Amino acid sequence: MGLELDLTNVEKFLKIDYKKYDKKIKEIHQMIHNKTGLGNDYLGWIDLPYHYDKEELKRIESLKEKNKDLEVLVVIGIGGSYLGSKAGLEFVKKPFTKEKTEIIFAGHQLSGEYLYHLVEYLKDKNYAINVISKSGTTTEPAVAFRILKKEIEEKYGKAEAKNRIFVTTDKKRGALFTQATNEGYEKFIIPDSVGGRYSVLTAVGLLPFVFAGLDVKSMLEGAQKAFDDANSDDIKNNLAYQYALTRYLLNQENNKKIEMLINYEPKLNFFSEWWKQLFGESEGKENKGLFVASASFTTDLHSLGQYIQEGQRTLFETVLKVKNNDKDLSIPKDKDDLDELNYISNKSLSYVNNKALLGTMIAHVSGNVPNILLTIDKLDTYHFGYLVYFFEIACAMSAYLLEINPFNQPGVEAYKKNMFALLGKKGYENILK
Ligand SMILES: O=P(O)(O)OC[C@H]1O[C@H](O)[C@H](O)[C@@H](O)[C@@H]1O
Repeated sequence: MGLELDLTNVEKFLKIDYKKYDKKIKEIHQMIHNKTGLGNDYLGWIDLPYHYDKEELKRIESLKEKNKDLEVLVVIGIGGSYLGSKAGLEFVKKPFTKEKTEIIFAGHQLSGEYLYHLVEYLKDKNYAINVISKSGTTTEPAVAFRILKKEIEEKYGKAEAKNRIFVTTDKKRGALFTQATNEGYEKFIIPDSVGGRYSVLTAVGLLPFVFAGLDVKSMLEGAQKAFDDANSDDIKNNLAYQYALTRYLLNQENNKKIEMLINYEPKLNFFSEWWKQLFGESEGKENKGLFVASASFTTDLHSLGQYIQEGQRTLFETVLKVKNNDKDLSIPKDKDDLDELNYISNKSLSYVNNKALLGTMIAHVSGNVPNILLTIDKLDTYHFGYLVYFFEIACAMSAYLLEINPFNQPGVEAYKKNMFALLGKKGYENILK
């Protein structure tokens, strides 16, 4: 129970010679596990599947128990403090069903319209806030927290509001850490050695998951299995490294510039958003790295499909296929058959969706778009945990193949500085001159 990798539709375009890269892969494997490569201070996520903070998870579970009647948990965060938990919830949540505790996200943009309506929505709800920021200084979540803190204090009074604000941040520094300490909010930790986009298996993801009632144990088991599967330094036995090397070679030898992560299940849309941050921030530096994009099929076949088939030949696809659906429907027979669907009557939608996947792959490959095929069994917490770790380790390998630091994101500061200058923040007066 893990993942399958099929490279047949890449090998038509590229010779993948594992032997040639064997030594390099082994070296990087050692670099990752011995924490000796670039950005090595940020390799704490490597051991999280087995060495997550067990005491803290218990504390989260008892906090949930104390707050079991909450109608809403507002999770404030952006980037790595947002996308992982959003992705996990969407991955397993049944569409159109209301959870006992609804998880609503805020602080992931600066829209006043969004926040206004959230404030209105919360007025008659029994709610709490989980504010997440590793640095504690990111503008978007800080703005949202300032507004929602005022609201929650007005609604419940300052003393009770304290019991309803949970803070996930650095262990000993940062504005949010200081505020949480001064106010006496319950604190959860993002370890120093775990960067935002690698933090799903810390309290960053675990708190929202537990409050949403997700099976966190099975998620961690999935991540453990991915850890075990990726523990070999021999690329022939390591699918994560095979995936990493393949995308590296498609870039270096086949001149591909764009990797599109493709799904056929809307539940995977936010997983793609998480994946884009992981690879985009890890690899997009020093004028290197693939541009990562995503699409949801068959929806986007009716919009982007034309480009993929016949536009510039600079992209390849990584298709994430789900083998088994939890629920399904069959197409009914119709006596008039005006829509001419009787030829597939009694067939399940999964059957049709899979034929769409196959037909699309054949078409795109014939249009010179290499396709990597990744298959998982189903959309459950176990496979979410598995995929998170699989892509994290693949991303580290992939970035080290490019000889860049996978764990920093210096370029993200550029827009922030300009925004601060335009807002008139002290110390930024000369930025735009
Ligand atoms: O958790 P925080 O410190 O608030 O950071 C949230 C996010 O914003 C930053 O600007 C970085 O680009 C991301 O890597 C990070 O995940």
